[in-house]
Amino acid sequence: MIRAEIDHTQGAFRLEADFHNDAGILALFGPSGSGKSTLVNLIAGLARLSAGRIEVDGTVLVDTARGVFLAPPRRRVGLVYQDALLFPHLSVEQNLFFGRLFTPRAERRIAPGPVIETLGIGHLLKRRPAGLSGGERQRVAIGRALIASPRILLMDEPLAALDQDRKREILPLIERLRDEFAIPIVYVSHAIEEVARLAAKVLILRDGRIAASGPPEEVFGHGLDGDIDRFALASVLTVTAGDYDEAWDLTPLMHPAGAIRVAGRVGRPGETRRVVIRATDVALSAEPPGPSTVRTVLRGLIARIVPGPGAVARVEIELPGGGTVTAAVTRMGLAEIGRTVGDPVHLMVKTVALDERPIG
Ligand SMILES: Nc1ncnc2c1ncn2[C@@H]1O[C@H](COP(=O)(O)OP(=O)(O)OP(=O)(O)O)[C@@H](O)[C@H]1O
Repeated sequence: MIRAEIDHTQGAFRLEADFHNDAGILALFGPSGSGKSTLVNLIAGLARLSAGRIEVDGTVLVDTARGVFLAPPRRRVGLVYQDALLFPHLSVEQNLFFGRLFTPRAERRIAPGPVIETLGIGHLLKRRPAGLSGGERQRVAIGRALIASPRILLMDEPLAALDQDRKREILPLIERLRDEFAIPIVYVSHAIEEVARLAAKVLILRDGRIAASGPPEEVFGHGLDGDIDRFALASVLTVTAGDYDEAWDLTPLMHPAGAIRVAGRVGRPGETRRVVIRATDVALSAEPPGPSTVRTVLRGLIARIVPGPGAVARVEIELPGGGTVTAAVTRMGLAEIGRTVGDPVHLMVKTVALDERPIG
């Protein structure tokens, strides 16, 4: 679906990235200045690639060796930014159909009706952007991009300006667009929860290079060398939703290492989900904990310890049945439990810590 070989220089910054993604959403993740927006601009044709090649669904957008450079309108790339950037003088309906005017008739394969319905914006068609809420504006911006039937949809932090409730509302819509319209999507985000929920594949960019690539379960929380930084400080696990416990308002998410209890009703029983566990929300214990308020206790083996800098150590724990969880604990605490690489350990995760985050 997308295939790229990029060696790009702009000023003092160099972006070197070779990647491909065949199905599902490709997420670009990484610290500020790592090159995410530059990559989006190169795909859109808003920046001119210095050397390399980008191909989407069999169409070569740019190939410097062959002198190919499709102008941005001919790329038919849908762009959605943090700010909806709707035309204020046009109605929602006129905004929605704007991009479509530039799409050749034969290429208009996405019908507007189902997009409008999926995004729940049918009742807004006659309104002006100024009268819409942030979430509504963003849904219209996504609709406008899609109705133009792009070859690929580039979403650069599309939820960053929205509050938590709006994010929860729009995330499932993006999932539905991905599934129902089968359109390649490149999704830039700083939020691990969004990436865990949406992405088939993640590229973690650092200083213009791909530091890691793979499914969220593989790239987050482990395998990244260097100092502890917040980008490596969360883990993603694949779990199966259990039966909602109405009495306690908890749902167990089943993993071979144990049940992860989250507040509220999550998923349908048997459904595969992803859950994000922050390293700072994990405590370790040598023995199974006695009676305690902690509702999630998992078993695993210590695979790696990265001590410091300073008081904190990063401990990577491999779980039976697959998956790795990283814990950020004090070096003093780790000395106290007397466990090292290869030893079994118990992980305790507070349900309230998990509760505050969207579950993938
Ligand atoms: N037009 C330009 N000319 C020269 N350097 C640029 C230009 N645009 C961006 N840069 C530099 O390229 C690097 C990557 O920037 P980019 O915007 O791609 O990062 P990013 O990962 O998207 O960051 P953020 O998360 O803050 O949006 C930065 O060092 C930036 O200063």
